[in-house]
Amino acid sequence: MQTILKTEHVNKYFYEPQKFQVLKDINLEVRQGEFLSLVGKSGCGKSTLLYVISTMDTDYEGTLEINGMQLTGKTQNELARFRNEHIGFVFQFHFLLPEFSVLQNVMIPALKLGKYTEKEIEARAMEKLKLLGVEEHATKRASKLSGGQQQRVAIARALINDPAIIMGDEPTGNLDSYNSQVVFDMFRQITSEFGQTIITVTHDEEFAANSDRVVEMSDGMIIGSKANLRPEKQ
Ligand SMILES: Nc1ncnc2c1ncn2[C@@H]1O[C@H](COP(=O)(O)OP(=O)(O)OP(=O)(O)O)[C@@H](O)[C@H]1O
Repeated sequence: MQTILKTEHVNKYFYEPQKFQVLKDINLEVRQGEFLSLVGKSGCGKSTLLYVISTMDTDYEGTLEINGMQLTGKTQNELARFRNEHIGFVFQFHFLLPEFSVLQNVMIPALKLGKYTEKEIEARAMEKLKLLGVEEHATKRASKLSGGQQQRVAIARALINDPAIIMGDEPTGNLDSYNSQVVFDMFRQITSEFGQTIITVTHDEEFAANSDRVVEMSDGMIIGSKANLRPEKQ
């Protein structure tokens, strides 16, 4: 499988309250279709790394390449457009706009992209909601849904532009075990069936143990990378 994301010698510093190095020589290579969990003790730098590789944080040394495109040094506008098209985000809290309908929430990243007509976007959004099993709630206000349903809507939104990579920051952190399993199963399907890549920061040990690869961080460094054995598909 081809490399979808690569960092070389990424270092990052924070300067408040005093200077310290939060990322230390991060060399990470992720293959297309991989389901990767980023783990490590609280404060070791996982979220900071996720923000760098998602292009949201540009204040680092070293290089970042996604989908063959060198992203270090691009302007904020170029990066915002790149992100919207190539990366989907799922956070611990769904960040849906509560007063907007479920359908509108899912449509937003595609409306911003400006690649499809509104009718096409609506059809795509309904397709994603169906995939997540929440299409019957399409016209409801997002705030009317349960936490688990809202997280599924957030995943539908992350998928709307068919991004190459879905990045998650504790996507099951706020969910019960049933809904965590739903999110996990969806990520598994996204990687196995659609060949998209998942990179997610997680404290959920079961979630990590069932993903394809666990990358462990400690004190700003990658200290381990372990492939999880999975039975071959029948
Ligand atoms: N904006 C900031 N300025 C200064 N220090 C920061 C900033 N953001 C994070 N830190 C510090 O950087 C370190 C790494 O934080 P980060 O959030 O990346 O860790 P993490 O591994 O994701 O932790 P958690 O699992 O608790 O989310 C921590 O010591 C944190 O306090």
